[in-house]
Amino acid sequence: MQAAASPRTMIAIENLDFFYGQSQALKTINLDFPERQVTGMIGPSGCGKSTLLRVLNRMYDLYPGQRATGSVMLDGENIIDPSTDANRLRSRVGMVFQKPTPFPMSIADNIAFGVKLHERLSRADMNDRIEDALRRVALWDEVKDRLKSSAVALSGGQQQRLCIARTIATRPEVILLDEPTSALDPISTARVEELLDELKRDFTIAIVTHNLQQAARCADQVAFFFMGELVEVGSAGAMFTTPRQKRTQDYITGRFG
Ligand SMILES: Nc1ncnc2c1ncn2[C@@H]1O[C@H](COP(=O)(O)OP(=O)(O)OP(=O)(O)O)[C@@H](O)[C@H]1O
Repeated sequence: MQAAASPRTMIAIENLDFFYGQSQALKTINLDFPERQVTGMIGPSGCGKSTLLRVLNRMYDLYPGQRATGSVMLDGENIIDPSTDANRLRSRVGMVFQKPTPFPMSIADNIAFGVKLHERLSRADMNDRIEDALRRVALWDEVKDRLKSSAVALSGGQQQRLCIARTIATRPEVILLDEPTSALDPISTARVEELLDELKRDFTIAIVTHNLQQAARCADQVAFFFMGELVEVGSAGAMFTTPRQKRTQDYITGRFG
């Protein structure tokens, strides 16, 4: 029997440093994100997890004084190089935030909004795109009769699934999720976790979570950060049973964090 081929690297980070003004938040990070796998990023508060997500879609660009050095290669292009078009990058690397943030508009328009920024679709094609995105997050049956109603009237869990639908509707290659279930109840959390399993068939996923069980359940590989450094990266199974570093062991056994 042949061994399964290892997945292609979707994003390769090499020697990444990140600064907020004079303060260094990420130190010499080297990390690969395998294509169509879930990478879980864990570590105590302030260790740089969200900062790394903000590098991956160059969101820091919008804030003066914040800068990244090193390389973050996506399909042969260094995305932190100023010559890389940030708008195009953000259509390839979508982001879902901790708090559900639907736009104050209808459910359908929440999805159409981002699509219109990048593509011109006929009305029929746009309707298909909206339906497809809502089906993929298992929200279609719940909202199909009220697509023109305000998205802010949805429950928190539904809002977060809508935000994921909004992100996938623009057909990115990578989806970044920053603690996407921390504001959700256990049932909504379970639905989002199931969804990640579906979505990784088509997308490369990076998720920041404080919930170690969630990382163990959802992630293929887990990266442990501490004080701006990547301490250890490995398969979820190995990381939670046989961590190589003492700091990882201390963190996952609850000795700090
Ligand atoms: N806008 C900012 N200006 C200055 N320093 C910042 C800014 N945002 C974050 N930092 C600092 O960068 C470091 C990393 O923060 P970051 O938010 O990436 O950590 P985190 O691991 O995501 O934390 P948490 O789990 O609490 O969300 C921290 O020391 C933080 O204080």
